[in-house]
Amino acid sequence: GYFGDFGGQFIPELLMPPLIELEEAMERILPSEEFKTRFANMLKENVGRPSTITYCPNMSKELGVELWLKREDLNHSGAHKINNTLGQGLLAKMMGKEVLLAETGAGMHGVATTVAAAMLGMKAVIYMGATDVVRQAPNVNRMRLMGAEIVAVESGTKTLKDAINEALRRWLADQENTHYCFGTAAGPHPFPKLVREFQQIISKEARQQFMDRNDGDLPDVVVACVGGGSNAIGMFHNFVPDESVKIVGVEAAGTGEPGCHDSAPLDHGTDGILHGMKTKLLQTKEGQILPSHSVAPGLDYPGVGPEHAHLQDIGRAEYVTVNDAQAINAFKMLSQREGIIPALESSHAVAYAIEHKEELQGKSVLVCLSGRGDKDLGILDEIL
Ligand SMILES: Cc1ncc(COP(=O)(O)O)c(/C=N/[C@H](C(=O)O)[C@@H](O)C(C)C)c1O
Repeated sequence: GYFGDFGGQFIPELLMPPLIELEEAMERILPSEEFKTRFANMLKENVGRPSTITYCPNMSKELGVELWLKREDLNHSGAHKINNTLGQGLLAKMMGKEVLLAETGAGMHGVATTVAAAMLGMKAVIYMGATDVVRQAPNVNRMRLMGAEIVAVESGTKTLKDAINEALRRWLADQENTHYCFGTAAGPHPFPKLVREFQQIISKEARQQFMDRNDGDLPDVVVACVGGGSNAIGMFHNFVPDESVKIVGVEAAGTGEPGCHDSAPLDHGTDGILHGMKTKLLQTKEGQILPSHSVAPGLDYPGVGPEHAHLQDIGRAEYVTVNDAQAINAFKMLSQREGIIPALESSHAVAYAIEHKEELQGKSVLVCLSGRGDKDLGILDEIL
């Protein structure tokens, strides 16, 4: 369960039984014809896959960069999260579970878990920091409408980190008929591997689609924003063997002021343990987790999936930061130039092509548009 020096299962002994059961079920169920057929059909019929790639003629002309987007925002429920929740939901159903438990910050993972539960005739229980319940009210309303039980978490900083801790406790209490549908490519083994398994469809499709549209050429650069790391690892995985393709992950620098709280553990974090994994973390030298910040709730996380720490360690992927203002600028530019409203999280990846345009002149840049921005329209009065 390691990616180089990172990963593992650093959790209380008590939590091992459900993880062992999950790993056994992965090995038994995922290769089965029944799972593969049902999953492929649901991705096609219920999610609307394959998601297309879109060339951006106006942004490309203005930047001098050939900008392409992988449209995970067009999936049913509005983000890449559904790839993972449908995969884990079907796996859990075939394990005989009845309840899907999830944590959420931006709410997109909570919505995607609720959608999967509804489609599969299961119950959804969503843990959400009390701060995020307010910040992402549209998603809370969607979850309630689709029948989810929402648990507002009042402990700690009342954001994602605390929701994960409370959800893990609940899983421990109800492990018999409950599956913890982890929302990102982090957490204890086997979650980083399981989430990558379901998200790598992003690059499996995008690689072929790009080559079909570019006389067999690969993109020069592939970019994705990094919160816990699931859309990014999905976007990177099938390009890792292609040495000509530069791989870039974009973390959130928050306000960008010196000493401010951000969400960039790969940029300046240190090795540590959080949520059952050894990875890069924003923490004090005593190991206290620092509060994170980003205008994008989905990137507001002080840790990162272990495979990203490994890809950085071996130099296969480069990780840069984009601050709130740069992300909001990209949010506005893509909306105005191409009529596509991106999620604030995905705006960080688009901002990379804008902020690094000098070094990208004439290059093809394929950006994972992880979600749509309907949930973020509340910030309009700040930016328009
Ligand atoms: C549209 C969109 N894009 C990117 C992200 C970052 O999550 P990763 O792809 O797992 O790094 C997110 C993360 N959203 C989670 C959520 O909706 O609950 C997030 O807040 C946590 C699960 C990490 C997102 O909603």
